[in-house]
Amino acid sequence: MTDAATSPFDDIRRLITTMPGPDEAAVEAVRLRERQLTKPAGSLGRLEWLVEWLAAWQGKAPPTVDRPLVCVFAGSHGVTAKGVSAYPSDVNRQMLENFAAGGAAINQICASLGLGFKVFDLALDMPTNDITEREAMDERSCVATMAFGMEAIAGGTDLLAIGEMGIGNTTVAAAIYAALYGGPAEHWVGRGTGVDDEGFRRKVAAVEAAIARHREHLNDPLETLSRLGGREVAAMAGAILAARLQKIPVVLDGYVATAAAAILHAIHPSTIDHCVAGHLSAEGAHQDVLARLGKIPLLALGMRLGEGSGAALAVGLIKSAAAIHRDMATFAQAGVSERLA
Ligand SMILES: Cc1cc2ncn([C@H]3O[C@H](COP(=O)(O)O)[C@@H](O)[C@H]3O)c2cc1C
Ligand SMILES: O=C(O)c1cccnc1
Repeated sequence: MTDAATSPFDDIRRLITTMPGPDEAAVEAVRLRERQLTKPAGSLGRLEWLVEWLAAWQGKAPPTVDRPLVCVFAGSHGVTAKGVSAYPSDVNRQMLENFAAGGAAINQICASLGLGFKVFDLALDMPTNDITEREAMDERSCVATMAFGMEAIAGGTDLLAIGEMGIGNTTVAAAIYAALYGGPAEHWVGRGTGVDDEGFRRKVAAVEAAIARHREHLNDPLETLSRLGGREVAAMAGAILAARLQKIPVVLDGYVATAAAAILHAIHPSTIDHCVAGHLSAEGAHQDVLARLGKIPLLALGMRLGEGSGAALAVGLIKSAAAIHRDMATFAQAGVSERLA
């Protein structure tokens, strides 16, 4: 047990109390311009809402998507010893090399949409402990990993997409959701990289064992994070918080990235108001999670890749929404007749 008065998580909790709210004046300025653009009012549907959201959290009008950045955090997981993935953990390191060589799906998405791309190795050669037996990491290393995630966006960006690489991490995400929301493990477990029925049963058993093992310590969301992991989830949570403080809106990727947001949401729902859900993962329980977070995904393409791929594709959409808003002509500029009444 950690003494609540001296918990390593205190700095994180303090930080959360200092987070800025939305910039209402920027939202008003966006609405004013929106009404003057050469299109029927409201005709761009959720794209119009997206521009308001960007302005609210960037604190400026018109908002920009000039330096979008995709950050992928990579971690390795002791729970893979329980046979929870269709692929070996070696894939983590190999995929980092593939990212560096430009051979992964996310490389091509970023190249085709003009997005910056950074990958962060979170001690890949040092897996977290098997969560069915021990805590994934201790609280100090959890906080240090969150701090690393905060630093990751120091280079600057105006729209951040977060994603991950970590064989076994759909099991970790399922365990986090089971801890936060309760209910049977089967509800939260999906096929991940494509496990067969036996693999699915091993995932369910691993989530059940992890919840049973840590049951006494799952009331506090940050303790849940350190108990269940993984490092990439902790780093993504840090990146989400740092983005808020630096007025950078965030696009969440799929089932695993959303677990980082769910931890923060459980501390206080407003913590993730600057985040949108990039897409709906094919991992079945993602829909339930997003509903609990009050997020409507921008895309639903049946994707279940990770690597920030769904978030990155959604950034393309948001980039278009910002360009439309900033660069369209007004009725007055184009000499187009306005609405009759
Ligand atoms: C080649 C390859 C590339 C990937 N890129 C992302 N993932 C995705 O799959 C993993 C999670 O699924 P599970 O829990 O079933 O292991 C994570 O690494 C995730 O990012 C990949 C997986 C593989 C095999
Ligand atoms: O939605 C995700 O994040 C996901 C799904 C399957 C495998 N890896 C990641």
